[in-house]
Amino acid sequence: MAETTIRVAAAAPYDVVVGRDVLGTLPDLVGAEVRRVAVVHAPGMETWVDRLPGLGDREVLALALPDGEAAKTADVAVRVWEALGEAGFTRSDVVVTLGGGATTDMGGFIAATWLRGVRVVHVPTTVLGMVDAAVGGKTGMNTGAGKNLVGAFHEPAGVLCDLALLDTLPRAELVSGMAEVVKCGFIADPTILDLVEADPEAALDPASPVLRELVERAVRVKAVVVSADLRETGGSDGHPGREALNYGHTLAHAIERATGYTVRHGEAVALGMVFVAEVARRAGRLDEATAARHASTLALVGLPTRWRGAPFEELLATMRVDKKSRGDLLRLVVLDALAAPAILAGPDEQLLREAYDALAP
Ligand SMILES: NC(=O)c1ccc[n+]([C@@H]2O[C@H](COP(=O)([O-])OP(=O)(O)OC[C@H]3O[C@@H](n4cnc5c(N)ncnc54)[C@H](O)[C@@H]3O)[C@@H](O)[C@H]2O)c1
Ligand SMILES: O=C(O)C(=O)C[C@@H](O)[C@H](O)[C@H](O)COP(=O)(O)O
Ligand SMILES: [Zn+2]
Repeated sequence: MAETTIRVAAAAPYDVVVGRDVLGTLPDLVGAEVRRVAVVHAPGMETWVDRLPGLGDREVLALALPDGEAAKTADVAVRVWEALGEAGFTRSDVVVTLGGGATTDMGGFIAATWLRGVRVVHVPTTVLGMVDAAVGGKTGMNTGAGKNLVGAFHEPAGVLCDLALLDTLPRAELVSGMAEVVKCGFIADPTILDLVEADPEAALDPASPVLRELVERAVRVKAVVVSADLRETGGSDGHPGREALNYGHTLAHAIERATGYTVRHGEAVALGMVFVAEVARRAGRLDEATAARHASTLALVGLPTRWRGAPFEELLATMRVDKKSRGDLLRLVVLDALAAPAILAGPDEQLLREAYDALAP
């Protein structure tokens, strides 16, 4: 099947290409005249770097990151900056990222900060990276205070989502990525929910046309939302703009921090969506059936929907330093209905506690 191209309307518009074996345009995206390329990649992908098309006649600097969230630290950033310095990496050179969302986040951050910004092309290798992390220009890393608290907006020159790269992805990672896909279903495209519910196994099969359609639909949701609000400055007509993509993330990031990042991002987002749907239901904003659909749909693909791994007070303290907060005002993305995201500012603390209690197994 031919590849699908989805445009993101950034200041310099770029394309997200989805399909099998779609890496052929990598040399064009890097630029024919570019002589030096740093491939920032997830560990164990050295042979994949060698097989990237069109880099053979260039100087390739392969930089392996630690795995998962261990890649997103200040120490790692310093190590990569030093390596670029030693290689004499200049503004006419290009970063290519190859890996999951942790790699595209950190590789993107390196590209955003080295020499105040060099060109970057993302080649995501997880579902989550393809539908979310590699698209939209958010880059960053974690600090002791929390998740993604340091970062920069830095749009890629292009994103190549080669579904063939998912053939080796462990099932738990396919499942985790499905959380961000389902998120797009709830905030914007309910057909995604229908597809997942109709055939959850196909949704997790990289060779299936269902997974391909889900990836394309989720990328379209993300492309439309970020194109309208690139820097998360706000939406219009009551739509929260880019903050809508943070649905479920306020509690998710607190869970990730509280567990030392042993809960996968997608798993935490699943729990965060179940929690915030219950918040909206208790606040009288979301109907019972749509709220209940969160846990039922997420469970169909094997995502967690019950959790009690940390005290509420600890999670609340972390939620308060979420990027959506304004001063002392905690702000959550909620749904008023399917595909109708909104902001709930200053939620009642007791209501949050009760919704968290309802998350317990
Ligand atoms: N910038 C954004 O807009 C944005 C959006 C969503 C998530 N994120 C970030 O993305 C990160 C999560 O990304 P993730 O779920 O891809 O996790 P990840 O990058 O940690 O990858 C998950 C695991 O899969 C392995 N892996 C990756 N590709 C593989 C492949 N093709 N075959 C076999 N193994 C493979 C990795 O080595 C890792 O162990 C989080 O840090 C999250 O905050 C960022
Ligand atoms: O792109 C966005 O905007 C998102 O919120 C997408 C999220 O899925 C993603 O996890 C993002 O990194 C969270 O952003 P943050 O600003 O809360 O760190
Ligand atoms: Zn996310």
